Amino acid sequence: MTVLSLRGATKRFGGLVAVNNVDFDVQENQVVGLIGPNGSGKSTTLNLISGALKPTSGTISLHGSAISGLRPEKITRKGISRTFQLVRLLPSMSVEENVIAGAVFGHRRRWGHEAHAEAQRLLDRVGLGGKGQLQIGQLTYIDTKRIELARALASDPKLLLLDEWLAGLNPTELRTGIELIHSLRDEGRTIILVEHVMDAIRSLCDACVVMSSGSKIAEGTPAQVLSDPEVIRAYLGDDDA
Ligand SMILES: Nc1ncnc2c1ncn2[C@@H]1O[C@H](COP(=O)(O)OP(=O)(O)OP(=O)(O)O)[C@@H](O)[C@H]1O
Repeated sequence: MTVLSLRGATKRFGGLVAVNNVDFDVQENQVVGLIGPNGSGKSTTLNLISGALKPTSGTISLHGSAISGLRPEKITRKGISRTFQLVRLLPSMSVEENVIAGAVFGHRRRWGHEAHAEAQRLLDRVGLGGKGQLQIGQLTYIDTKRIELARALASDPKLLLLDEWLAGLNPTELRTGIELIHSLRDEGRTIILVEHVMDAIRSLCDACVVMSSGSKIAEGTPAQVLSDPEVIRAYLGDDDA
C-alpha cells in the first residue's frame, strides 16, 4: 500500500529551484533513502513533506489525501513525524519533558501518567534510560540526537522522516543506530531517511531516490542506484568527465 506520494513537487526560493518537479512513492513499511550531493534538495524535500515549507507547485499525498500546504502540526497529527539535521530541542526543559512534548502534540496524543510512562519507554528504547531528569545542556551531541528520535517517536508516527540522524556517530554508535532504525521498521513504521552514510543506506534501505540539483536523477534499490553512472557523476562532479 502506498503511504506517501509526491507528484511534481517543486520548491523555488526566488530564482533558485531547490526541488524541481519531483515524483516518488513510498510503500508501507519501506525504508526509503533520499540521497544526493550537498545542496541537491533533500532537506527541502523533507521540509515539504513535513509541512515546514509549502510547495510552490505539485502535490504530496498521505494515504491518498493531499497534505501539501497543511500546517506542520496538522501533518504531525496525520502521522508524520521527523528529526532535524540540526537538533532542535527545548533547552529549558529536561530530557523527559522534551519527549513528553512530542507525546502531547503528536499524532497519538498522550497526557499525564500515560505520557510520562511512554517517555520512559522511549528513552529506554533509544538508549537514554535513567537520563530523563537531566537538562539538555548536560548531554553529549549523540544523546541529543537520541532525544530527538524519542521525541519524534512519542507521537507514534506511521511515517518517520530522519534528516541525517546517523551523522556524526562513531562506528559503534552507528551500528546501534542502524539496529534501532531496523527495529522501528520491524514494528511497522515507514521511514524516509536523508543520509550521507552509505553503509547505512546499503544496510537499511529497500529503495533509494537520488537527487541532484533539485531533480530526481535515479530511483531503485541501493545496489542499483549506487552503481548508476549518472549517480556516480553527480557525487563526483563533472570535473574529470
Ligand atoms: N530557506 C531557504 N532559502 C533559500 N535557499 C534555500 C533555503 N533552503 C535551502 N535552500 C537552497 O536550496 C538548495 C537545496 O538545499 P537543501 O538543504 O535542500 O539540500 P540538501 O540536499 O539537503 O543538502 P545537504 O546534504 O548539504 O544538507 C541549496 O542550494 C540551498 O542553498
